[in-house]
Amino acid sequence: MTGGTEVDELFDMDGDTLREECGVFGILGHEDASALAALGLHALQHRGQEAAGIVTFDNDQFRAERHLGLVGDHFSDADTIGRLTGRAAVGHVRYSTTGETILRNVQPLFAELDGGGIAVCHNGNFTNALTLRRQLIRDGAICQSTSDSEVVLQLVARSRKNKIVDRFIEAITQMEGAYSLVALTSKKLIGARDPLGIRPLVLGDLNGAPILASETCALDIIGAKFIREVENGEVIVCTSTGIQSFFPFGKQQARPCIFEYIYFSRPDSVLSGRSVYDVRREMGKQLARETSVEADVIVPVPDSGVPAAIGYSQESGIPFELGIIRNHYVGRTFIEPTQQIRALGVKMKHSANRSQIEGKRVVLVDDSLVRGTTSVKIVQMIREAGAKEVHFRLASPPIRYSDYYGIDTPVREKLLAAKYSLEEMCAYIGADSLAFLSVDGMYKSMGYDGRDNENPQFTDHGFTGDYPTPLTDLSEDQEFISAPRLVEVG
Ligand SMILES: O=P(O)(O)OC[C@H]1O[C@H](OP(=O)(O)OP(=O)(O)O)[C@H](O)[C@@H]1O
Ligand SMILES: NC(=O)CC[C@H](N)C(=O)O
Ligand SMILES: [Mg+2]
Repeated sequence: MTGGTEVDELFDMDGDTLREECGVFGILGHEDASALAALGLHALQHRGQEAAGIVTFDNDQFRAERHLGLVGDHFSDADTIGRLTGRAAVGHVRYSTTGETILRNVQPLFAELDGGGIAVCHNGNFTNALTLRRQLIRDGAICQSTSDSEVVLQLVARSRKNKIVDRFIEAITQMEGAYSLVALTSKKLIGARDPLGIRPLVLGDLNGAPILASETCALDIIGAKFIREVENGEVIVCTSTGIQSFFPFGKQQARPCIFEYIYFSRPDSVLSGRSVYDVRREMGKQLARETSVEADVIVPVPDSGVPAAIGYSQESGIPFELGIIRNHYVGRTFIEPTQQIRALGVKMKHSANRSQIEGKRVVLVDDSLVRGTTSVKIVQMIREAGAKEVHFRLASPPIRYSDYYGIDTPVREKLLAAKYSLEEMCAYIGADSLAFLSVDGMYKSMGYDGRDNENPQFTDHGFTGDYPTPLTDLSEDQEFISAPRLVEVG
């Protein structure tokens, strides 16, 4: 199933976008809860650069700080951390997939329920949120945000069940798509992963305090112990007396998102027992086996292309050199909200290291090619630095299909591989040759013989168009979401 412009835009209320993911973090029963949440979010910053927020509970009140911008800009000073009192905290770094980059969409989202408040953090994207939101609004719900994540809160609020966990479960069983959720009530820290486990979520422990986080790197930064992954379809409930698990969807085979390995997750994180770094390096080795070329130097496109370039160099025997220097004050460009900012970002981010390039046949290795913003600029830059030949190699297959699960890939026609053939793409980016890792090669790098087409081990919809959940909102008309909405101007 694929989406054209109109349906794609249903998920993209800002217009053009291709951004990343969000990061979630939660901790219960630690005196430094807010400081630890801030550190955890800092480690998860690569998953979302638009906004950050923390909500704590101090046995009396919930306390919230939510800001547009980076974690370091808003959660580094003792005053802020001091205001976020309490032994329980949840936090979020956002990269928007549904709903604009405005303060009222910044998470954790919060609702006052009859039994007390609940704060919710969401990584992923619901594929029926617009459909449900329309029904809710017609039933009288007053939505405070334009984010898909708010629908969960609205459904929890409407549930007639008595216990908060039952209300939460009733809410998520109505949702489709991808979600790793972390929620905080006055007594509980709740985590949930969608039935296929599309987005990651891990459980850790710091001196008896349970922690939920998107990636293991958020545990490492605070010296917490990794306990296990939250399973696909699992609802995990942490209280002061222990941890309980529920499987409201029954058990089924997981299909985590393969793009977490390729780009999203930090290389020092471990996902389903695999080091992200090792997988990326293996992908680079496999890429070298599949797409070898005579050259003098292998140059990575920093940051995410580095491990694959190391693998390519190790397998091909061609020396690895840092022929591109990365400016550390520019973040990830793929996840910036507009094309203009992305293009400027790429320009500011990378500079050619002429001494390693001049007169050489260069192989550039990057992890993925999406719109081509990075590759066009990099190829030109490497040529201007005097390269004799420029060969571009991608450690993942061509991305031909949009993502609706928390990676904000653009409408299909902005995906280079959706509109151009390999030769056309090569001409567009101005390289002497261009080649991608094969789909089976990607699975080989993960330790399989290839893709199991009957029962795919991962969701790889961006490469194959095989979407593992219903995409209900694609059948909605646009009238509803194009109705006038509040724009905050100050
Ligand atoms: O074809 P494009 O539209 O340019 O998108 C692909 C590029 O975007 C990502 O880099 P990004 O700068 O986001 O992050 P990184 O520093 O982790 O590589 C990715 O690693 C590619 O380099
Ligand atoms: N990237 C994400 O995981 C986004 C979470 C949520 N869909 C939002 O737009 O805020
Ligand atoms: Mg990159």
